[in-house]
Amino acid sequence: MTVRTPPHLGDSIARVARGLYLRGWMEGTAGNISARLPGRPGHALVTASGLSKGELDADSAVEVEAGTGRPARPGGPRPSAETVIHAALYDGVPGCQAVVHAHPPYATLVAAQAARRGAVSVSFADFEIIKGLGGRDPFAVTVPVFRNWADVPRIAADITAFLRREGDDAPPVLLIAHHGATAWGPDLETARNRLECLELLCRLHVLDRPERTGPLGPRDAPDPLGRPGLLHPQNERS
Ligand SMILES: CSCCC(=O)C(=O)COP(=O)(O)O
Ligand SMILES: [Zn+2]
Repeated sequence: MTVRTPPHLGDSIARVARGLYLRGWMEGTAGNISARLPGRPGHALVTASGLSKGELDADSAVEVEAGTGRPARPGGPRPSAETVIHAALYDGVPGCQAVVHAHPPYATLVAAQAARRGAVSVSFADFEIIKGLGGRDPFAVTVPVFRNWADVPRIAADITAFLRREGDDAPPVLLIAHHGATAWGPDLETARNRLECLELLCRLHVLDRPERTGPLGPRDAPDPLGRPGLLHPQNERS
């Protein structure tokens, strides 16, 4: 029996991928997107591996078991090499319906810098865009940074352990050092928006850096009256 997947879901995935590709966040086949299949409990569509994410169409996604990432049917295109990360999120986050992974430049840079410092998370505070992540605290968020193991299932295992530890406190976004960022949510658009919010946060974080820690520039000079800075102390830790 031939099982037809709803064409609109493949279209939606292709549309979101094209938008992120055009922003330069899915260069050279980078990135992958998945969403649970309506009417097929426990199953999801995920982008096929190795394709240019700017040129996907409705048939460029592969049906997999959401909780394991195993292809639903033998043969056909290979699902994303990072499907197991999507599976960790479907399995570990109640209500997760869609996952978007890309290589946005600022998020990738901030994750790399954190890893070089030996940090396992980056904290952001005060920026209005934090509200866009939909987390518990609208003014502060700590985003985990995972090691970019060559063995992708090892990244997924680290994410699973983190989700078990943090439970409802886990934010709906994560960073992978020297690699990129992943966001998830109750639908594809929300996951995409959260990724955009994370990339803006990381961009602001990088732009803000000279004021926080750099040795150069007049704004780094101590206030002659000894007044404390305006920035949230959490920013100083990341
Ligand atoms: C050139 S990108 C390397 C693989 C990667 O990180 C990625 O996001 C895309 O992998 P996929 O198998 O989903 O095409
Ligand atoms: Zn990737």
